[in-house]
Amino acid sequence: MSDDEADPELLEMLRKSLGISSGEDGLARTTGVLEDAEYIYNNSIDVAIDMRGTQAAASLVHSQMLERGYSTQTWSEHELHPKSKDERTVNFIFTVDLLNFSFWSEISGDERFCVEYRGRRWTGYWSLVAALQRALDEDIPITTPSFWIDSKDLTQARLRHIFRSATDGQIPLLVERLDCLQEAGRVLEANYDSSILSLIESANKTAGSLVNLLARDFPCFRDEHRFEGKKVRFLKRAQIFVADLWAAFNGEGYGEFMDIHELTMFADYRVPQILHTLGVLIYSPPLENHIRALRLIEPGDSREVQLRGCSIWAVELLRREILKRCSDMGVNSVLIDFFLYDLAKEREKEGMEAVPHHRTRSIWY
Ligand SMILES: Nc1nc2c(c(CN[C@H]3C=C[C@H](O)[C@@H]3O)cn2[C@@H]2O[C@H](COP(=O)(O)O)[C@@H](O)[C@H]2O)c(=O)[nH]1
Repeated sequence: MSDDEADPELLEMLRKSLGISSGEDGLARTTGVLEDAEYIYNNSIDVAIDMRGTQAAASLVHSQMLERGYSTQTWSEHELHPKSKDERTVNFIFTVDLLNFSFWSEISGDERFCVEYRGRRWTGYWSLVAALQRALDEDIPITTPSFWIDSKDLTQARLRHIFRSATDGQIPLLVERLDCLQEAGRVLEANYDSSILSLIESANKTAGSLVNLLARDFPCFRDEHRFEGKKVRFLKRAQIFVADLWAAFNGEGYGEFMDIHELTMFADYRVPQILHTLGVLIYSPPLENHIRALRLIEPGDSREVQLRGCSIWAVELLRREILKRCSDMGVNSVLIDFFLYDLAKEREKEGMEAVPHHRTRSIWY
């Protein structure tokens, strides 16, 4: 038995002693992501957290979120996000977060991949949302799981059409995106009557259980890696799926989760960049030179794991600093993360990127 497969009885005893109860389906209610992030932070040499920078950033983030009235409502206020509080929005969010990865481009400027929709050109995450909305407008059922597994319907050529660019650029990892859709469609058909609602209902309104269930049943959500010989979990797209549901439904109906505070920051490539810009994250000189030279970092490289793990831990420290300033328990890592992503995009739009984001090509984020 490898060291990863601890004795189930020992695990259950540990869970009970730590107050981590499992659901009746044996699913733990906590994900272990935050603990893994702290472990990575305590063993990182290329990435560190500046405590003074974190305190200064906490003041800025807290005042800005208050000033903007940042809340779950903000999610639906984004022009391209769906507004209906029904199954269509659930299916839309699941499809987005199946494919919510790796939009960055080696091609800079106007020639990069972008989607033309509603008279505008959308890049990055918004290119994904725009492409899906455009497909639905064209009566392509791209958010319907049964459509994903019928190879006559969803071919590579059809998906390339759905993600057609207004430039010669192409969406990165198109084949991997098709694989994610087909795999998820098969798992949903086999275990959940092809229904994403059934998937959500089996987590009994527990965010931690839903994240664990996605990681257990869907390999393309299983964002787990090795660091210093230890398995570590980030589960970024599984977590942001639950977070997007919670925000889109304002914590009610399909978005009702009793433990949304269980979710951590979503370890992507945009939020680490703004955390560095705000003086929260510090990179070693070799790593900073590597990132500024726009050089690739391979998936699973220790520096990539440090960037992702330290970002999760940094947002946890930010959250604790903010709570010292206000007892408003409404401020959780999800809203702080969403705010940081939106702030990063504002800075990018204003041409104020102090440091590039790191460049790792993978399906995990
Ligand atoms: N940690 C975190 N990562 C996020 C988001 C979002 C969008 N969330 C929307 C929903 C609510 C918020 O208010 C946002 O409006 C995308 N990403 C990730 O960033 C990368 C895309 O970057 P770029 O190519 O520049 O668009 C890619 O890895 C993608 O997975 C977030 O919120 N948090």
